[in-house]
Amino acid sequence: MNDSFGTRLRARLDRFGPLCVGIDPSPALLDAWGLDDSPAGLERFSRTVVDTVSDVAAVVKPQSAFFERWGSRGIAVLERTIADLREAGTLVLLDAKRGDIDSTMAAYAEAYLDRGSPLAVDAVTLSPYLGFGSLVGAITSAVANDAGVFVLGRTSNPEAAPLQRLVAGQVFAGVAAANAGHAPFGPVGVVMGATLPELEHSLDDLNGPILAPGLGAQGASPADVARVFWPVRHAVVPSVSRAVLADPKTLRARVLDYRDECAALLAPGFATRT
Ligand SMILES: O=C(O)c1cc(=O)[nH]c(=O)n1[C@@H]1O[C@H](COP(=O)(O)O)[C@@H](O)[C@H]1O
Repeated sequence: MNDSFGTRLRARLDRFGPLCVGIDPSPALLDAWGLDDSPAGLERFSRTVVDTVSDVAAVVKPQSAFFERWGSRGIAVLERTIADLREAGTLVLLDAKRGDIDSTMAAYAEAYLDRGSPLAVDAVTLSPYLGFGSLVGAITSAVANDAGVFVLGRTSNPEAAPLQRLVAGQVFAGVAAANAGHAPFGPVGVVMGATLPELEHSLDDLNGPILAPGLGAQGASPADVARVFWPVRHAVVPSVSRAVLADPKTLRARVLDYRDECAALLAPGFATRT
């Protein structure tokens, strides 16, 4: 039997420290790297990130939108990027934020979670705004494929607060129920912005990982994450994209700096390595 997503994630966090690095090949970053805004530029960018960070980051998170911009040629680059990441042995979390009615969700689950799919990843981000129940089939599929999902809880963008405050409690209750009985983590994580000023809900019973994007470019620091997520620090995975991706020459050093700072604050037992 294969290890569950939760077991693999725990092992990567314990070995490499708590950090997720995004692959966000935006037009601005391609330009900053001196690359064309083209599928070839995307590929060069993505391959450089894979080669530079796979052996130091617990999780790598390609942002699907930047590949989708290029239609089938961009998706082909995403496929190869996922294959490269898997070959390098890192955990791949695809940021696609999918959510739909049950029959359509089944197709998304097949695309991203079914082991045989060309876009199969270790985990994918999902949106709960068609109801937590609409995600149940995808969660079942994740478990069957030893994969995971991360459901949006309270995202990092300030304009999300009025809407998400109304439903976040339902999302956390659904996630906790789906994760009950699993160890060390269940298959369902939540996304909580690193920029949040405070945790408005207790996440003590979640039994799942917490992805916290928003370090750097969106204004959050590792110290902010430690302060806000202190009660669940063992489960939090801060995520950073632009702040480390700004320059390929400093990419690895910036990842190591963020990783070691997050580890020192959130997982003091972690021995930093280079
Ligand atoms: O699901 C995500 O990863 C996500 C959730 C969230 O609440 N906020 C957020 O910024 N993200 C993603 O995380 C990345 C953040 O990028 P930086 O702001 O450059 O670090 C982008 O790819 C966002 O789409």
